[in-house]
Amino acid sequence: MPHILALDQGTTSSRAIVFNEAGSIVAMAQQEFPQHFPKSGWVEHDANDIWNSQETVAREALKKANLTATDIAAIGITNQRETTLLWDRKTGEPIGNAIVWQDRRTSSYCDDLERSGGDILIRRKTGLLIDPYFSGTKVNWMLEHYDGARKRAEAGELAFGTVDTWLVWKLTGGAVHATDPTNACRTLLYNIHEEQWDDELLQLLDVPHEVLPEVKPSSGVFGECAADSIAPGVPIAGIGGDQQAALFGQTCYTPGMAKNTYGTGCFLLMNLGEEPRPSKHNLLTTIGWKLGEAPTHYALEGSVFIGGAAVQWLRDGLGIIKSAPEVEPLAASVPDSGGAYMVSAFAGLGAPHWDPEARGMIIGIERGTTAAHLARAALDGVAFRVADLLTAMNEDAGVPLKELRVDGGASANNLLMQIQADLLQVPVVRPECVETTALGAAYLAGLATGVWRNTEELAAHWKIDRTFEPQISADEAAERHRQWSRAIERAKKWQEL
Ligand SMILES: Nc1ncnc2c1ncn2[C@@H]1O[C@H](COP(=O)(O)OP(=O)(O)O)[C@@H](O)[C@H]1O
Ligand SMILES: O=P(O)(O)OC[C@H](O)CO
Repeated sequence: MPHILALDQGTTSSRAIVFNEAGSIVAMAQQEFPQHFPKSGWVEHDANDIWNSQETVAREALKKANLTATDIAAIGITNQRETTLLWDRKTGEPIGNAIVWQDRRTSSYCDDLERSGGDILIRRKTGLLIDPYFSGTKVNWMLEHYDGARKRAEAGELAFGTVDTWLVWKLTGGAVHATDPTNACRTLLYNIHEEQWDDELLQLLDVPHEVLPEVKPSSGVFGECAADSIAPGVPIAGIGGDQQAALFGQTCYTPGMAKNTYGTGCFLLMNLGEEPRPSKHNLLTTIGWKLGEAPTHYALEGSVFIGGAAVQWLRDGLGIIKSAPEVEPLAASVPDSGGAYMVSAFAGLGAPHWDPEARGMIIGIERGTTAAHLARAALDGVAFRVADLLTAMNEDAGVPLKELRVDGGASANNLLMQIQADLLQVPVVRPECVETTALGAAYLAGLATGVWRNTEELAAHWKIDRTFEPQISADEAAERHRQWSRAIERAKKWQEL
């Protein structure tokens, strides 16, 4: 029976999951790795931590599954997107820490780009907008600030990559420097209509062509793992940025279907089919997947930078819970947040506000406010941000969404899912397998290697665990939303002050 090894390299942890032919989990291993916050607004990862943790969990998962490389038909990779790495092509050594997607250091460069009119070009060609979130301004920063980097880059000595590219490089022993369109389209350098790196954008962001990886279909063979790697000779046959991979793993194959992933951040994606429609409400148009030579599928995306990370902050920053799951009983011990609102704009605000200068805020605290109210306000805050996205998405789509599929670590929280259904006023549906990000990567790899024939076969694997129906009236949801909108307005542009 063929198995697929999915490598899921997330923002806070690396995971490896072995799936069988039925799309069920056979074994799984996970390891957190250090986060670095060297300055206000800066977030970095050590590229070697990323690789070492990923390699360790891959070995562990294979061991738990009692399998060796010969039992693995293919490897699928899915990854935190936009996080930017530059390494030496000869030694394979990173030239500095990876700059993480949440990092805001390029805010003022983004302002310059905006002032010079770059926004229109970027929107038209990439489906994105100017924000420090995306890789392009981060590569530019590295080239400007790391000693001799620009010269070396122009001489072809350095390789740029998102995390998928780095993992492929390491797995293949430096033989393959490649990415897929779902990752390339998050760099500000890739034209989503022409489906290639774009000279005009490269010039705008001052990034030399020499550093770029080759872009290959999301489902297709990228290369084989090196002889001394964790899986000698096994093909790497699928790559998807984690949010698009989750859309694929949730089997949202029909235009109009949508999912929201509750991980470190929250990411709402809707399938757009083969048409890269622009958003009128500051959402992103992004590449959903490219299966071999078949036409590319696009998606509309809304991003909330802090999702489950708000719960991490309650744990690590405030110390009011010891583990993430503890937030649920604590928040459920009060009927509501007692008038407190938490805007967890710790890393600025993403869609549809796009305000890198917004910062976190708790408002409405009274003498009776307790840790339980704050826990409740944190969960409410996550659900409100997702509801903001869905409002924008419904307006873009012209047809309101009928149900929302959910996944990711924090989707295990039943209270959060109920709050979400109440605020959205549509059913929230959680599948049996919430590891849909890894599953999506496994599906991409398995389709390319004949484990599965087509997406119809994959859609038959998807099964409901629980549906959360709205339990409050539309009027009450609107009233809660009105208060929330007042709160979020106060958190905007704070850093500037
Ligand atoms: N029961 C829970 N309730 C709320 N948040 C949770 C719960 N379990 C995990 N989380 C949050 O979910 C996030 C981890 O989800 P995961 O999908 O592993 O994220 P990522 O892939 O971004 O690393 C963490 O931020 C954690 O705080
Ligand atoms: O690591 P996650 O799951 O929060 O995902 C991060 C996103 O890919 C950032 O765009």
